[in-house]
Amino acid sequence: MSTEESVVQIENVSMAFGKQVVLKDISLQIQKGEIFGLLGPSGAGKTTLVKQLVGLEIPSSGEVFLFHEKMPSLKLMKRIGYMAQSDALYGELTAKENLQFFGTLYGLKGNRLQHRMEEVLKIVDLTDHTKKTISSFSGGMKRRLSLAIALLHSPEILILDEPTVGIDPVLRKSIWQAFQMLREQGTTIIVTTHVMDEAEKCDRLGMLRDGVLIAVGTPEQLKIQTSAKSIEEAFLTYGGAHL
Ligand SMILES: Nc1ncnc2c1ncn2[C@@H]1O[C@H](COP(=O)(O)OP(=O)(O)OP(=O)(O)O)[C@@H](O)[C@H]1O
Repeated sequence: MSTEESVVQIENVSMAFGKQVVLKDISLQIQKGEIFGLLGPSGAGKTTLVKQLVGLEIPSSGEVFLFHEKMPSLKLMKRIGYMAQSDALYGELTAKENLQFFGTLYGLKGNRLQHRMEEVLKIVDLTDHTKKTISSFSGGMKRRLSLAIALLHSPEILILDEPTVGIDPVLRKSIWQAFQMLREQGTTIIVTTHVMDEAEKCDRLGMLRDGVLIAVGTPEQLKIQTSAKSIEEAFLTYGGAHL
């Protein structure tokens, strides 16, 4: 694969918390406009890896580059949309006020902010709930609003840590359709997941187990290489634990 189109480069990244090594010598390139899934059981290191992509954690060794710039880089923040595993929303504000607040942080204002708010609310199906305070939202609604905030400033790279946890299958399907549409527009999407049907929808997958990247490829390649019928079976064949 050409490195010209590569927008994420992870080079020999290792990470330890005290004596616990949670990422072991990970190297990976992610191309512009692909949906890249990070798949692995709980504790495999997915969140730690995506936090390094955003610049929230710094590797113990190795380097991470986004758009060929070493992370962490404040100036890249406007080009990145990040949705953390736990929602970072203001509970006493309404959904609309949360969007306005985060939109302003990203430099959006006036008609552009209004237009983007309407677009992202439609994607996550929250248009009718903008006046409610977050403290009255369900877990799934909070996830959806967090996703809307990550999308608000039309970032070139979207980094999503388990974006569809707590979201029902119908809405999950429509959110994945939105991801496909964004990808067609050139957005690169990196998503962590445990969900098999989501893994199948990714252009490529990286399988993580105990901090080791045990396999990388398209869902089809990973299944063919292991003669597996499913991604889960392929994961087990590569030496993964149960997802
Ligand atoms: N700040 C931290 N301090 C100490 N240990 C940490 C810290 N963050 C993560 N870990 C440890 O690193 C390991 C990997 O955690 P991580 O959250 O990256 O896994 P994950 O694959 O995202 O899991 P899950 O799917 O449950 O979110 C775990 O053993 C976790 O306890």
